Amino acid sequence: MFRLFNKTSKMERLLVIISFLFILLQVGLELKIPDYMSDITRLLQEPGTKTGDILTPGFKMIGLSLASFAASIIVGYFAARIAAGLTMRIRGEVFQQVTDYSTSEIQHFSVPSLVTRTTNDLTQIQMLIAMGLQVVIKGPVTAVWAITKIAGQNWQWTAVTGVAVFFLLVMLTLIMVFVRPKFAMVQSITDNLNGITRENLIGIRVVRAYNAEKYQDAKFEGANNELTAVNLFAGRMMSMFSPVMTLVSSGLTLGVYWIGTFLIQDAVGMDKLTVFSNMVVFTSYAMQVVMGFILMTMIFFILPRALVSAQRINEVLDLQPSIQFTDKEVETTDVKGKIDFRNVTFAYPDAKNPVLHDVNFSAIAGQTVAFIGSTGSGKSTILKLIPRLFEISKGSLKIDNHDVKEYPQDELNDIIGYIPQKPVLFSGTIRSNMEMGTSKAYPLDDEKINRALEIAQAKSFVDEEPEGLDANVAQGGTNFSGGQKQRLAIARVIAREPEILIFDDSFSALDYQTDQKLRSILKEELPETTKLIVAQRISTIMDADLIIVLEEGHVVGSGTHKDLLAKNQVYQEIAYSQLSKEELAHE
Ligand SMILES: Nc1ncnc2c1ncn2[C@@H]1O[C@H](COP(=O)(O)OP(=O)(O)OP(=O)(O)O)[C@@H](O)[C@H]1O
Repeated sequence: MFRLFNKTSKMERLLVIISFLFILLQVGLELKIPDYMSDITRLLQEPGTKTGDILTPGFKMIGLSLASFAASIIVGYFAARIAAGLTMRIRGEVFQQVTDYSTSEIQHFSVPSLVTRTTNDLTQIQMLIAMGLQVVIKGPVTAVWAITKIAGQNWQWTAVTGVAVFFLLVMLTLIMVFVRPKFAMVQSITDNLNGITRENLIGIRVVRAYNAEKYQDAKFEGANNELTAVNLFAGRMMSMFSPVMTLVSSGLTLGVYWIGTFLIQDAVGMDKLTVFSNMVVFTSYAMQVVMGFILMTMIFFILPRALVSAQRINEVLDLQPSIQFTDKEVETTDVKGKIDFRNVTFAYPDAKNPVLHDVNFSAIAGQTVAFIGSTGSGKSTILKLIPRLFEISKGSLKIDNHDVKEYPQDELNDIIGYIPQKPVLFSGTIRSNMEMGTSKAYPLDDEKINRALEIAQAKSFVDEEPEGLDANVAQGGTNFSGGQKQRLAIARVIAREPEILIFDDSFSALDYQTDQKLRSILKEELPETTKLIVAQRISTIMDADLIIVLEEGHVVGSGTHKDLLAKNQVYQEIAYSQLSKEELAHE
């Protein structure tokens, strides 16, 4: 928590000090009020006191109350400013950190948990500062200051106040013991709830199509009930809190007055009035002591959750991306678009066994290298290693004769154009999607964008949009078909003019004709660009310069379609399962 508070700016620290002074002022003013009450009771005892004499201390009491009210408004204003400013900064840092994460760190936390940490957890911190600054400082200051005011007074009254304070301390301890662990659970339950909600929303069509609403409802209900139970528990504790506090403060007043009756009875003559006056003033101060403890108790309702949230935010800020990039520019060579895999072995983080074993292959500029194999054989994994989405475990991976680790991130991303299995479009327009990011081809003009769209076979449907390039793209590109999304994603990468294009099953949603057209135009228009293609359809890869056949992470064959069809059993099985001998021979 303190680590997060360290992120406050100089201005915010100054505001904390000013707030502290205003809180002192507020408490001082509030504790001055009983003095005037004492004056009034003294004046009432003196014979010949007129109403006008009481008005002066009366107005002073009103003035003090108003001044204290103004001071509390100022503290509230500053607290809100500090809370909003600090959390804005931390939110930015968390977002930045998550942006730098590699896939394995995102997998480590899970997406819903990262969303909760950036939103809900930060709200807890914001609440703690906004409400807590008043409560944390004001509670102890009021309690201690009020105790010094009544110290040395009648011991019987002090003893009753001591009993009330003891009772409050017991309450504080009980809250710490019982409520804190429950609050610690809330955030992880919220993660779970977010995860289920997210999954349900993403898969809503599947849920409906399979009549699986009840199944999903049951999953949601479990998490929902768990959260409700914790909230109910906290609510019940809170509902007990207020009556218990009233009971303590009323009991204290009653105790002081009850003892007072005996003291007044025992006093003689004018002393009776003095004891009565002291009793009224003592009660006011004793109430302030109780109020101080009530404020301190309130913080224990906010603090446990905020502590857990702070820890969860720190976890995100502390976890350094497992893949670090150098800042040093790599020495440029004449070699462009060359890829070398030498004995590359790879295991996913936290996995026991490698999914790739001793993979060897090379590709040079302009070549098309294709990967084929059964599902789970490691085709996509090979492609993910090239832009360093994951780090190889053993062996060497070179691009243009330099190890991939020698490249700064921007440079590597300029060289490689990677199109993932699931195309990702962002909300905005077609143009904003095309123009996002930077590369050596930037800034992009309409001519460059249109050329990229044309190569990707996307120009025709973009032209059909009334707004053309300015047509709206919904979040996730949901207003485009699967094939259209794939083509827009391909166009976006082509516009960057990378040396190496990586297509991870990017033609799967295209019809046979578009697939063929796209591949032949890629060959014609981008003859210098190295193309790596993972595809399920043999027809998509059969004209590649080199085909790598994978089985359970091992390369079990490589060569051209003709070579493999003649010699490689795995390739033959895949090929014959999709096309007839005549079709294969014809192609
Ligand atoms: N992010 C991941 N974390 C852990 N294991 C993974 C991850 N992604 C893939 N795997 C595992 O790695 C193996 C290879 O997966 P990969 O996606 O490379 O296969 P693929 O040949 O591309 O399959 P497909 O054709 O079905 O896309 C699989 O056994 C899979 O379970």
